[in-house]
Amino acid sequence: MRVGDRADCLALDAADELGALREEFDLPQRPVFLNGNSLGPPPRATWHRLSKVVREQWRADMNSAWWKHGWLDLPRTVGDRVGRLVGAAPGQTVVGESTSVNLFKLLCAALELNPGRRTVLTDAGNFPSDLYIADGVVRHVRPDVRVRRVEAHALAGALDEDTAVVVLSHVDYRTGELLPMREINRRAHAAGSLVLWDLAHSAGVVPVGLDADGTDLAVGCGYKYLNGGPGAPGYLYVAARLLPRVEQPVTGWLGHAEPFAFEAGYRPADGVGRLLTGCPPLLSLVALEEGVRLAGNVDTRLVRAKSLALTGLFAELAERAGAQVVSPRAPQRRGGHVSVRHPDAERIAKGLAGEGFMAEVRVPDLIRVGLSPLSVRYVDVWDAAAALGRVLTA
Ligand SMILES: Cc1ncc(COP(=O)(O)O)c(C=O)c1O
Ligand SMILES: Nc1c(O)cccc1C(=O)C[C@H](N)C(=O)O
Repeated sequence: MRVGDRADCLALDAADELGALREEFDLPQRPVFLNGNSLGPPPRATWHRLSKVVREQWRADMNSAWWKHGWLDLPRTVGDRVGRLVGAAPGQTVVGESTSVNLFKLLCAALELNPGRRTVLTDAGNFPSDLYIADGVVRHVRPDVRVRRVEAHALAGALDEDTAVVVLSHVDYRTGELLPMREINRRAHAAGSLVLWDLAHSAGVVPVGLDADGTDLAVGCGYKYLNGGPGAPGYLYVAARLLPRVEQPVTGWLGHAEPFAFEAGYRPADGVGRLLTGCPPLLSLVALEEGVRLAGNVDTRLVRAKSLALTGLFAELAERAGAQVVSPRAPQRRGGHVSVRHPDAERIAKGLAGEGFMAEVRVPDLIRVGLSPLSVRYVDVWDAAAALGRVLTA
């Protein structure tokens, strides 16, 4: 449907098969939050679940709640729930640390899985924490290894016989560009390299098929499109074919084969549990389970279709309003957010906030607009683009 006016957006909202999901979130009428790709909104179920866990489990059973209420299993059971969202069969995904720490673990693991190769290849424009983690692994763990940062378009040509692992974000945190996972996996494997994906901006909004695409390793955030709440633990994925050989450097007791045997020596747990370390942030893990439960109840094809409709509409309306859209217009190359470039991005974002639309600035000159399909309406997009037009001409 071509959108000609605000009434058309209201009609799209009225016909939106996902429209009712907005009520699953505790959202204010204003401001409209267009930064769900930093922190997703709170599902109403989360408050009730947390209240129940605190009162009926923690207060009632204290430490025995780890066993009595299955807390010890949650890193794996919530991991498998996340796995269903990213095309991972059970037993390959666990939840536990931040994305950055999970990236550290899996990058060290990847280097050990691909011995004799000494290069970590990554996008120079990758999320900075991913670049810092890679540099930290070299500086503190593997001084024999080097990190090679290349521009995204030069990555394929940079693959060589010394590439141990390629580290990439599936969706670019600045532009929203979506990379072809299956093709990149294929090319890297042909060169003898592993690939470690960062799904922070794709899981929950873009179709992800880790098993089907032949993915080796992946990490991702729980607090963006999975709506796990601030500080929600991240998740990591290790392909089943790699699990028997995978080892990670943060060998804590909950990754031990028998954590409560309190043995003097470490013995890794069988399977993906060996990627765990210590006690998970239990209350955040419970909150994440509610966010992932909600996301798991929605047809991912409908989520992707609405996401493309919202981002495509905003890009079109923003351009009509005179903005320079930097995100890919081709649907197959676009994730869940749209960025516009402006030399005075801070002023523009402040102006939008003053009109009740919370976007984000990513230096030096991007205003980033995250359009979460479960909570953002078409009319919000129309109103946000209209506000952008007013701010641009103010
Ligand atoms: C692409 C990407 N990777 C990693 C991170 C860092 O995640 P965490 O703060 O959980 O380490 C973020 C956002 O915070 C991100 O956008
Ligand atoms: N994790 C964040 C936080 O704790 C505070 C502010 C922003 C964030 C983010 O997630 C930033 C986000 N990863 C980005 O793509 O810029």
